Amino acid sequence: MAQYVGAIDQGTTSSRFIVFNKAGSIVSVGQKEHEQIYPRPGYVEHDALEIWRNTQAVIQEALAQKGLKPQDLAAIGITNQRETTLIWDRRTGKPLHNALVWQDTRVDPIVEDFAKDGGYDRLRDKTGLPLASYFSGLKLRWLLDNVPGAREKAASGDVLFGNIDTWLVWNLTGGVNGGCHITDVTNASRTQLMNLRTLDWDEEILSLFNIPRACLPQIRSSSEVYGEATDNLAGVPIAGILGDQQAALVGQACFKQGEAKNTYGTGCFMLMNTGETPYPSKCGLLTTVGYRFGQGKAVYALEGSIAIAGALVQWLRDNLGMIEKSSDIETLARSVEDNGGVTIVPAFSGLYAPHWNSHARGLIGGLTRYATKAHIARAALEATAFQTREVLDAMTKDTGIIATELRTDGGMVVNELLMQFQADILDVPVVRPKVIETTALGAAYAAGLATGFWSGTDELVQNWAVDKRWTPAMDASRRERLNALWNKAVSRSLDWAD
Ligand SMILES: Nc1ncnc2c1ncn2[C@@H]1O[C@H](COP(=O)(O)OP(=O)(O)O)[C@@H](O)[C@H]1O
Ligand SMILES: O=P(O)(O)OC[C@H](O)CO
Repeated sequence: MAQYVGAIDQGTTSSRFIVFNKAGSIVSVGQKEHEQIYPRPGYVEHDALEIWRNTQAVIQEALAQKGLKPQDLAAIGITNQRETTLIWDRRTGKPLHNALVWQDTRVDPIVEDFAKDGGYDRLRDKTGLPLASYFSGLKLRWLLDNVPGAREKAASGDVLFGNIDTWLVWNLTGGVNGGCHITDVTNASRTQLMNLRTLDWDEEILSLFNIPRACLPQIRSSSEVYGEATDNLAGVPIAGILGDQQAALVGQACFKQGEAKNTYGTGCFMLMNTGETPYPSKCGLLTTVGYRFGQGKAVYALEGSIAIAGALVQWLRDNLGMIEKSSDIETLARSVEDNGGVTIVPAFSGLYAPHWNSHARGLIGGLTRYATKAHIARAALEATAFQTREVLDAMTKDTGIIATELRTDGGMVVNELLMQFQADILDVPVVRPKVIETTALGAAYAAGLATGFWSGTDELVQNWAVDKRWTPAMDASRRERLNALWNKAVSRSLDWAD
């Protein structure tokens, strides 16, 4: 009998394939970064064919590491950067344009146009989302309007739309030879085209945005057997799909109402399980689908999305050449006692939750002749912690639930300076689990639940274990002083661009 479950984790910066055992521990990992393409200010693109090639390569790498064969895998799950938007030709399998990455702001003018009639929240009740360049619907409209011939072919079903999950499943299940054109409810809930209550594409929104239904994938649950993989996973059931932030919610075993996690990757995303009805936000959070297992009811979540977290560390590395590797930031930041008065607001794609200000732009404030690159490194890490505090404050206001601890995961949580500062600035303990690859784990759980590899969520809760806990150690007056400075810097960054 197969002893493992595999998960493809296709993130903003890299693709991974991780093999897990029944205890939810990692058996082997393949990982490969892909190119970030920035053709103009505000534009962020990925080459979807490179992503597919990397996905095949990392599957091979992880299997080879332990001499595994496809038959050793009971199922595979897929989790992905959400919202990133792609169209391709059903007959050739070729993308018609680079994928528009979730951070891409080129549709801002279209957002403004739609907001003129009814405001930014006109689709909130149906979709849980404000009008913003972040989501897929208007990105898809841009592609259909700007790629010659795309709209006509989309209307006849010859051009297909997908987020990265859909693209990977289509390729994995045969591509031009009859690949499945599907997505799951969590990814669909990020398009701004799905109605949160019917869990189907919303005809009114499709007609408002002028999107032909024929190019959209079928919406399925997050945990069921969708088909069998071909290629280097031939015969393995594909049985789980979750957007990466929802996958982390599942990987952190947040199955009870009120349980929450915060994932620190390229961006930073806090999700709280809010149960079986959509929970509206008055404080700038998103209402989204958390997961839906098989024919069970959908479970919803409140989400605080932060566009730039680890991406700021990458920017210091790649654009300023301040560090060689992302992990060097901790040593540099630790070489000084504090931020030396420097504050960074990384509003590179505007500011998401709770501000939703697309005209905000990044700034570095508080500079004096005293400031060094070490102070900037420290301020860069602190920016993630301050943004998380804004989101947690919004969660508390919206739900009345006061957090007793924050479960963390993602690539940045190896940074212990950040973890301590996070606990200090929240005045809430921060907990890191043994497995921080919770995104991949969540997708593996979804696939393993569908195929009976795991018996149910109780078994998954048993798998969760603490690695380390940080308790708040900052005095209240210092915390409030630092927060006031952060709020001042944010107010200066808002409405910067025309
Ligand atoms: N030691 C570190 N300290 C701070 N940030 C880090 C560290 N190691 C990695 N990162 C950041 O974490 C991010 C990668 O995390 P990951 O969860 O793999 O992201 P994603 O899924 O968005 O591709 C990168 O933006 C990188 O700069
Ligand atoms: O790939 P990540 O981890 O940066 O996550 C991206 C999010 O899904 C965007 O909504």
